[in-house]
Parts: sequence; C-alpha cells; structure tokens
Amino acid sequence: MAKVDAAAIAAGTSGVALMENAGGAVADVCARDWRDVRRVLILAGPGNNGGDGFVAARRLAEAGHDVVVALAGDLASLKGDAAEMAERWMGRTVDLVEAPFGWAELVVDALFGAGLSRPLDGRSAAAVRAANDSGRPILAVDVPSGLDGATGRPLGDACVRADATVTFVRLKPGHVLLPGRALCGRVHLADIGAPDSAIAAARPAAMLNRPALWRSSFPEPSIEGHKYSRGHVAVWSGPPLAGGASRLAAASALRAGAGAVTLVGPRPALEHHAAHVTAVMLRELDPRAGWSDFLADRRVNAWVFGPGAGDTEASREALDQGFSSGGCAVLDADVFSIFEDRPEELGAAIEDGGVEAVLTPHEGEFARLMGGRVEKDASKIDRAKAAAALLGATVVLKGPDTVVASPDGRAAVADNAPAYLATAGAGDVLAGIAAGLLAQGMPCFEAAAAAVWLHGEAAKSFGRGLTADDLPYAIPAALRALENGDRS
Ligand SMILES: NC(=O)C1=CN([C@@H]2O[C@H](COP(=O)(O)OP(=O)(O)OC[C@H]3O[C@@H](n4cnc5c(N)ncnc54)[C@H](O)[C@@H]3O)[C@@H](O)[C@H]2O)[C@@H](O)CC1
Ligand SMILES: [K+]
Repeated sequence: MAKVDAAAIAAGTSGVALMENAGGAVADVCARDWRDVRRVLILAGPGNNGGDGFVAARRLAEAGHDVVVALAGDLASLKGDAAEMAERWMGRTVDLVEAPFGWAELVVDALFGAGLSRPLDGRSAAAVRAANDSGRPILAVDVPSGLDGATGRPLGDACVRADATVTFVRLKPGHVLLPGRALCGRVHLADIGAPDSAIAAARPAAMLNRPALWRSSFPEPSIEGHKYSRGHVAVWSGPPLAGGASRLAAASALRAGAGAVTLVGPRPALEHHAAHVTAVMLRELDPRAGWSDFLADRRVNAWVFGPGAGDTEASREALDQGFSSGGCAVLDADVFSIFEDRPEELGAAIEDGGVEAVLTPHEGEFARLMGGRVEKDASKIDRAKAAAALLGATVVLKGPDTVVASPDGRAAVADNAPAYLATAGAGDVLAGIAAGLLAQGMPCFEAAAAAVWLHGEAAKSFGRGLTADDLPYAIPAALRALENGDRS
C-alpha cells in the first residue's frame, strides 16, 4: 500500500486528498452502520492512521456528532499530512490516557495502521485493552491497531478486536487471513481515489479466491462429448477399514463433473466399496503391480493418492508407480506421512515423473512434510508460496483461510468456508473435487482454487449439521451458484 500511495501521489493525487477521502469513508461508515450514535471517541495515533482519525473527527462533527479525539503523544510531534489534518480539527482533543470510554457510544480506532512495526506497548497497549474492555463498538481504520496487516497476526499481546474495519484501495492479507479476519469484524473497502495505474504498479501478494480468478478455464460440458472426454479420475483405495476417505474423494470427483471415476485397489477393499458405490467403478489391482499400467492405459486424466491410503510398503510402492506414470495428480493425507520431513524428495519425484500435482495439506500435514524448512512466522500466503516453489506443485494449505499457491508465484486466499466445514472427511471431498476438475483439463492452480471455492459454497448451501457424507450431494448447488454467477 505504501507503493500504491507513493505512485498515486506521483501521479498527481495529493496525500492530503487521499487522507481526506480515507477519513471521509470512515465517517460515512460510522453514520451508516451506527445511525443512532451521537458520541464518538476517536483514538488517534502518531502517524497517518491518526491523520485519518482527525479527518473522520471533523467530518462527523460537521454532521452533528459529539466527537472527542484522544491523541497518543503531542500535537507538535505530528508530521506531514497528519499534522495538516490535526490543524484542521477544531474540536476537543485530550491525551490518550484520558480517553473517555464511559462517555463514548462508538470508538474509532485510528491508532496504528499499515505503519505498525513492533508490538504495542505502554500507553497504546493500555488504550487498546481499555477499548476492548469498554464494551463499546469499535470501528478500526485500515487495520485494527496491533494487527500485522501482512500476516493477519497480532504483533504482540495487545490488539484491537473491532466490530468493523474500513480499509482503502484493496484488502490487505490481514483482512482475510486468520486470526486477522476475525479481529477486523465486517470489512468495508473504500475507494479513496488512487488511480488504477498506481494500483497496477504494486504487484499484489495474493488475490481473493473468487470465480473471476478461474472462471474462464472452468470446464463446460460439450454436447458432443462422451464420458471419457469429460475426464477419467482414478482414486487409489487404501485398506478395507480405511475406505471411506477414498470413497468420498471418488464420489466428489464425479460430482465435480468428471465423466468417469474408478476406485482402484486390492480386492478386500473393493468388496467394501462395492457395498457403497454405484456410479463409481471398481478395479481390482495388486498394489505391487498394475497401478502404473492402469494409469497409462485407461485414459486416466487425473489420479488421487492419499485419502485412506495408509503409510505401508504397499502404498509406498503404489505411490512410486503413480509418479512414474506422470499425469495430473492430487496428493493428500498419507502422502505427507510417507514424505515426512522430505519435501525435496517429494519435489524430485513430482519433477522426475513429469507429474502436474496439487497437494492439499492442512497445517499439521504441512508441518510434517516441510519440517523446519518454511519460516513459521511468515504469513500463511508466504508459507504456501515457499512450499509450492520448493515442491514444484500447487499447494493448497487448508484451513478456514485456505491458501492456494502456485510455483509460479500466484496465490489465492479463500474467505467463503463456513466454520462447520471443519468436519472429518471434508478434506477427502476437496481432493476429489480438485481431481474432477483436473481431469476435465483445468490447470492445477485454477483447478485447486475452483475446488476450494466450490467446497465452501457446497457447505454453505447445505448449512449447519453438515457432514462430509453430505458434501458430494451439495456440490450441484455450488455449481449452480457458479452458473448464476453473481460473485466476481
Ligand atoms: N498517503 C498515504 O500514505 C495514506 C495513508 N493512509 C493512512 O496511513 C496509514 C499508514 O500511515 P503511517 O505509515 O504513518 O503509519 P501508522 O500511522 O500506522 O503508524 C506509524 C507511526 O507509528 C509509529 N509506530 C510504529 N509502531 C509503533 C509502536 N508499536 N508503538 C508506537 N509507535 C509505533 C511509527 O514510528 C510512526 O510514527 C494507513 O494505515 C492509512 O490509515 C490514508 O490516509 C490514505 C493515504
Ligand atoms: K487502526
């Protein structure tokens, strides 16, 4: 954002104009979201975030509110645009330690924004705690003070827990990644007049995972097609009593539009599957032979390995055969145990086999696979990107803020998963959807991002009480939501 601001100013929009628009947007949200509030306390910090606070104070007072600004530090040490805006504020200013929380009906947090560089301490930390404890609604300017906008994590112990946040130009990672998203409350994005050229000059670290990102490569069934032209997915089945995971993946690949799906594995497992599946085909194979032949011969367009596979000699052997057959693969679950702390070897297997791979670890599996190779304090976006680069594969780092990262540096963050999607087996469904889309010719990054979005929409369409068994049946509702296409 510093780059965007600088480019906007260089292109002729003054810093004061940007700040006026930013503070004006804050005042607008106050008036709109808290119609009946009259007494507003504005906590203003020493930098430009505080400057936005002074603008909001003036605009709210002009609109008839009672406003008090509580300033961290003294007026004389304000600089630049913030000093200018403080000068234009004619109302009451008190020291931060005297902030009248009991008097206020609404608190505006303009202490620190993008310039926060270290944990809050002393009087700022005390003011943040007092604001949180006051029971008053809090509207944060740009980011809740104390939050690192780049990682979505508080820099120290003290961090504002806001009811709403007004941010400018574009969302920051911290508005979407957790716990930041929860600390922001409702997020309002305001245009403050930064020209498009200024925005384009700063390359975004990541995009929100919305259909606009992958819609153009989403498969459309052709009336001239047949089942194999819609793609064939092979799912490796683990041992009999761990079969549910591979069955969920298989059913979901079909629902995502693959023309045919086959569960492949040893006979005892298939006998269990046979009691459950109808449209999914079954193919008996000795794990020590045949899997690679099957993948090569049967016009298989994508294979899934991991859900319920087990970390056994047989599954390791089958995984090796998968790698040697190439193709598109979704690798999940036990793959991360098999390659525990050996991501270089997994990357080499993917590269040597010429496999187009999507890996879908949750945080625990990610840590198991990567060992200490990725800095754990880095943002979830940066960790997923680092792993994607190391592995030469698309990495889906799962969670309530799932990040999809491509080895080419692109990343997408999902914000559409409901809390109740955290349920046993949901990950197996995600692997299946991704494979179903890969088999229909979608590239890895797009397929993975689309799968994550559909997974979240499917869960939402079903609602609370969802289990992973329900998810494949909810995929059609997610596909309809995509078709109706009102989200961009
Ligand atoms: N042209 C621009 O740059 C614009 C900036 N805007 C606002 O400006 C904000 C960024 O402003 P700044 O870069 O001045 O940064 P901030 O206002 O977030 O804070 C920077 C100030 O806080 C100090 N500081 C950092 N960490 C501290 C800590 N833990 N304890 C005490 N002091 C600390 C810094 O030394 C500096 O004086 C944005 O978040 C946004 O609200 C908007 O007005 C739009 C235009
Ligand atoms: K703030």
